[in-house]
Amino acid sequence: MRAAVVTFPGSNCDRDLAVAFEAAGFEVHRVWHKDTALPERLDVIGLPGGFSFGDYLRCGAIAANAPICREVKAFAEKGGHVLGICNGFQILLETGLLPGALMRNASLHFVCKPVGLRVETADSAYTSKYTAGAEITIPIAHHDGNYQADAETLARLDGEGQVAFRYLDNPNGSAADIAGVLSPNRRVLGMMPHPERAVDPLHGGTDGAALFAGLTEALVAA
Ligand SMILES: NC(=O)CC[C@H](N)C(=O)O
Repeated sequence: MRAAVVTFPGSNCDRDLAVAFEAAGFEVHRVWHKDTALPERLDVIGLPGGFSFGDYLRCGAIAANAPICREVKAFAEKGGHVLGICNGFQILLETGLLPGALMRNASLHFVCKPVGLRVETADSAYTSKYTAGAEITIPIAHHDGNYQADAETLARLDGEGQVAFRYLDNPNGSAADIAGVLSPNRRVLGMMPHPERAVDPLHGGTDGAALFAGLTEALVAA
């Protein structure tokens, strides 16, 4: 299994994401934002958390226009798996691969703490090792995690089972408590919480490990 992890200027979770992929059995290839080609035969691309380009303009807006993102978009449009975490989720929204926007937290404060999530669907490579309805704890760390979309989009996400995770106790004002969303083909996942920060007992919790394990299992079976 081959994973790429993209680094932008200001990424700070790229190594953590690479370590989580490796722990789940992936061979990880690090990719720089200026690269114009992806490694061959990739199974998944990870867009990590952080503060790409200092969060200028809007979080993720400059990164989404980096040369490598043309390739990430093409990979996703051909049916590839792409996982965007926190700033990576913000970048996915800015590329248009996922719908909606992430606005400033309702509190206007940076929020950094473990939060409770409900797994809303087990129907994706990322969530297949969880049971729908399971409650898990994963850390968040962001100032722009307030997910918003128009009513029609929210109804569609709900109706199509594209909401992957919901907050149990909404920390940022997100519409419908949404913490993570899937693309229509269920292969692109964007989420604000950081599963890569919950894969080792030393992290204080391991509830994120099943996400990476599920992905490995699904990709091996594919
Ligand atoms: N941890 C992160 O990826 C932070 C995301 C983003 N820059 C924010 O603060 O909202």
